[in-house]
Amino acid sequence: MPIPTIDPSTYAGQLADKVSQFKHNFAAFALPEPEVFASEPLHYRMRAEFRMWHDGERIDYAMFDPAEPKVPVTIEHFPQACESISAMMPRLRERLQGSLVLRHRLFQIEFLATLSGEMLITLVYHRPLDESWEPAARELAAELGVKLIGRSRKQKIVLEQDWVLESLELNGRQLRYQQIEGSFTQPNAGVNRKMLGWACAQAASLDGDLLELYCGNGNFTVALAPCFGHVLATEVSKTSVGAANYNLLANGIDNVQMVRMSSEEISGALARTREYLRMKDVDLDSYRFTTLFVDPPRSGLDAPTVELARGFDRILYISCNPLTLQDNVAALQDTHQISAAAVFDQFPYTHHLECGLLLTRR
Ligand SMILES: C[S@@+](CC[C@H](N)C(=O)[O-])C[C@H]1O[C@@H](n2cnc3c(N)ncnc32)[C@H](O)[C@@H]1O
Repeated sequence: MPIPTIDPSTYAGQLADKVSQFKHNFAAFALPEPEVFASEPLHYRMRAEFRMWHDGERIDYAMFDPAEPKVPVTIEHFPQACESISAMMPRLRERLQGSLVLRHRLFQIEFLATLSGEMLITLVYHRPLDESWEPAARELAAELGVKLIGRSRKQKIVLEQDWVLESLELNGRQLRYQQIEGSFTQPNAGVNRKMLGWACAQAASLDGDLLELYCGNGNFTVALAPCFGHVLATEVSKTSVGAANYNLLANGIDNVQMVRMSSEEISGALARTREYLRMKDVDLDSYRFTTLFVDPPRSGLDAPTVELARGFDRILYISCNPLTLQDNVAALQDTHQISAAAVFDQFPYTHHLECGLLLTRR
């Protein structure tokens, strides 16, 4: 995929093309008219990473076109990045340029920003970080008002903390989310808010208990929990489970049990074919599951998880890959139909499209 170029005048047209492709791909499944949630056409990404290109004394942000992987494309502006990252980029570059200890063998820079105004910057080096790095980095962090991490092979120096706190308004609630460096968070915060709103609107008329798979840091869990009696939420990444537990507490949610489990494991646990120590505090018989919420990686649901899904009256499915979603919907077609659909343009100017379906038992 070449480095995406941004021309906001083409935005509406490129989204219309993606929506029409989506409708075409799902036409065989009696797709209801999808709700379409556009992105901001500029400044929509809360995460960005760049290689640093050294030319003599000079350093520049750079990206590489996979078609020409050895030729750096130096970047002065990156209008995909949110306003705060865009504003920070030249300040940071100039500051690093002026400090040999901070720029020496600097390989990559990663930005993570929030709507709440926090920012975490990770500087990745191709050299061990010695004792001169930390004071210089502390001064930089204080000057720029950011959290800073230094990384090198087998080395991670966290100056303050390795996370930021997001805060966003949803249906009159102010939701708070810990987002940890290096673990999954939705890249387009504006569109993420629209996804949360759509998911809550679908769940408003549902009842019973919810099983959630692939919950990450509890992004949807925190938003959806008040719609259900009880929630069992699962996720495979230990770091994300830690963040999800933090976020349940931070948002005063007390009807969710979190378990670190892969989707493959939870299928076995619910079918009672396997027992897990991690489930020892979970009384599966106490749940009255009616709804399954899934937000899997690009590979979609594996076959055992599709079979698990078949047992639910309602499946609320957020997907970042319409192709694997299509396969999963086809596999469930004999038992479930699409009752509502939405597309969310998380990744403007690329062919990627996030989508949501509510599947209900026939
Ligand atoms: C697309 S992200 C969604 C996370 C979360 N729902 C959100 O909105 O931020 C997919 C999540 O699935 C997790 N994951 C990947 N493979 C998994 C598996 N086999 N079982 C359970 N979780 C998995 C990843 O760690 C990641 O947190």
